[in-house]
Amino acid sequence: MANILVHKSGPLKGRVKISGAKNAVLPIMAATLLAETVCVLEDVPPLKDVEVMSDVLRAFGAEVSSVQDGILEVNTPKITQTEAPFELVQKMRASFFVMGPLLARCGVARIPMPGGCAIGARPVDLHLKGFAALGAHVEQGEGFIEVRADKLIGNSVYLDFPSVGATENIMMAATMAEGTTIIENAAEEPEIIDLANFLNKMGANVKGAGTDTIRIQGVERLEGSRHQVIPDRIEAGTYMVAAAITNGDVVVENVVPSHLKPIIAKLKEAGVVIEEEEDSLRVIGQGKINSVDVTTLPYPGFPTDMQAQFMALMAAASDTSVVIETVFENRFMHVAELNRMGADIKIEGHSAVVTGVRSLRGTKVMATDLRAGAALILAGLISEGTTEIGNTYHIDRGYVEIENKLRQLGANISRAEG
Ligand SMILES: CC(=O)N[C@H]1[C@@H](OP(=O)(O)OP(=O)(O)OC[C@H]2O[C@@H](n3ccc(=O)[nH]c3=O)[C@H](O)[C@@H]2O)O[C@H](CO)[C@@H](O)[C@@H]1O
Ligand SMILES: C=C(OP(=O)(O)O)C(=O)O
Repeated sequence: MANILVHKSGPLKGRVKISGAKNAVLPIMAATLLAETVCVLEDVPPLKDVEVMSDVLRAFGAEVSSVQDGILEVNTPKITQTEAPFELVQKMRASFFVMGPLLARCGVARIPMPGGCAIGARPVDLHLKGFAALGAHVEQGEGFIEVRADKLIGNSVYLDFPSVGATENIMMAATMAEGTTIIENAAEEPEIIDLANFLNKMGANVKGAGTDTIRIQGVERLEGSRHQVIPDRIEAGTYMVAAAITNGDVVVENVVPSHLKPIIAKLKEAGVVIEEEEDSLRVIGQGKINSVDVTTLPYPGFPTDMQAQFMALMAAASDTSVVIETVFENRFMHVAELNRMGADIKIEGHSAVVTGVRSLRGTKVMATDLRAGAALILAGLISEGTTEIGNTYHIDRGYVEIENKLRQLGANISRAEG
């Protein structure tokens, strides 16, 4: 497995183009199973997770192209089986998104229990609560979950927590249910709106996505459709922090600035200058980073998927800040690695107290999850010497050509066999 080597780099400068959003394309790919005709997706990021989801869809009988120039085609005239292979589900939790579409189209789905991961246990009880409310019989066996229904009937579903995945899965299941489904305390993330837009183009009737109440009026059938995936707000935020932490001047292109409000707000509080254009952001470091507290929350709060990267920034800030993680119970695995690089971070329950240090030093570290890996790259950009990051497959799940994009901005980064 090739490790990523990051050497201390000067201020990053130039322009970087953001790819389509991983967290939008994965549920949208699952949703293609709802139609018997061809779906064409544009701006699909050529990521490992997209490859895995393509294999998952193929396992059910879909013909899936490879991603070329951002285009991915999926055609599923017939679902040939309704049981997901364990090897694939084990690789990627988002495979669980196929449960809603399979239930809607075939009335049955059997998926191996998606495991937890480094950031938390990540149960799926809310997804199942939604399927049950629509009339599905849910059986949890040893290591698998099976849902079955002769007919799905619209109902009200209140989510105890605005889970992104549960909102998406229930929304997809409800598209062809009889009558109206109302999801209350729904997640409001931009990726939910993107999925709803895609479903509506397929002929669904979904209203209210982006608010806490989503109404889905069931329809007879859905057709294949064409859709352009939204830009990845987390990839964008990561490059914004790269500009800020190196005291650089970077234009981050292909973004929806309104999706980045909490990230823009926190970076501005940290003293970074940000100039907003319609679909780009210029991020200009000011030499000093102010310490600012941050609490992760469901959208429109500060995204948990940016917590590790923001913590890397705070590790080099002027004073002390508190980073509170409220979405996942165990998303501080990067703290130990950042501390190995000379950071001063103490964990107290769900909070991390980050005291900025004058300098960090490169050493061997491990990416424990996708965003932890990104945080280590960011820290590596300002660390003395070389930072060697292992377990880089986590990073490749969610960042398109991260070394190339950073190198084009002037970063000194490469891959080497570890
Ligand atoms: C592929 C994808 O889109 N992944 C994103 C999605 O993950 P994902 O959809 O898994 O995240 P959720 O919003 O569902 O999870 C948030 C919290 O709810 C809990 N929970 C969730 C479902 C459930 O049935 N029961 C339950 O207790 C989880 O354990 C977690 O503590 O949203 C997260 C929160 O913004 C992001 O970090 C992930 O990058
Ligand atoms: C946690 C993440 O993704 P996933 O839900 O796919 O694990 C992420 O994108 O940071």
